[in-house]
Amino acid sequence: MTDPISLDGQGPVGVFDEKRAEQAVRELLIAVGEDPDREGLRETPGRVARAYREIFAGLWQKPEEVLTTTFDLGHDEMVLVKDIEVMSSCEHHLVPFVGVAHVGYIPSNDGKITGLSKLARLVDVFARRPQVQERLTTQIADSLMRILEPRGVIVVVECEHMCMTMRGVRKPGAKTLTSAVRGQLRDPATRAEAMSLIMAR
Ligand SMILES: Nc1nc2c(ncn2[C@@H]2O[C@H](COP(=O)(O)OP(=O)(O)OP(=O)(O)O)[C@@H](O)[C@H]2O)c(=O)[nH]1
Ligand SMILES: [Zn+2]
Repeated sequence: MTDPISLDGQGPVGVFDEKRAEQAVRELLIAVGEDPDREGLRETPGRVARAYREIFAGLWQKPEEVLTTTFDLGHDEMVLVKDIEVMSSCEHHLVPFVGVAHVGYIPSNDGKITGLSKLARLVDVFARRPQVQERLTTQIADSLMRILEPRGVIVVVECEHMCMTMRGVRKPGAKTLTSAVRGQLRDPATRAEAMSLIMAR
């Protein structure tokens, strides 16, 4: 495991303390009026702690680690991967928000291209953290710009937030769309072409 990194990837914020997470879940069960020592719940604090280790694994990953493979294909037109599954956690309520991300870029002049799966891995690095959808979207776009040095990037994320579905306002089906556009993709014609490809079903 690499060093833990902060939300902006700039420095350490701490380490995953499984014992502490387990104790906290036990306390939470007591706080809601449950008996953490009853048969069905005895193993739950440990399970939840291990689940959080997995759900927040992105806190210990850097985007540079997944964007390692690059090819020089000389392809200088847009590359777009659509409908990449997003499973993240809302940092306000610690419940899931789920949906899809569409990630596209126009390669650098020397045609530096990454593997298609690496774009999906990049989404996971930032999704597996306590997040808000806006920051998830800009982190994907900014890390692609920084590491791949493409001429442009577009990232569109569409998610349903369980904090709006299972509690609070209770509006199942409401979708939030966020976008981040960088470089040449800010040009209206190029951006419109990308958006029409993204929105085509
Ligand atoms: N902008 C943004 N807001 C989010 C995201 N996830 C959750 N939220 C919102 O964060 C807000 C938190 O509002 P608060 O008033 O502090 O919390 P709350 O009382 O639980 O709010 P309600 O959800 O309206 O009941 C809510 O409006 C959520 O819908 C996100 O990814 N981006
Ligand atoms: Zn929420």
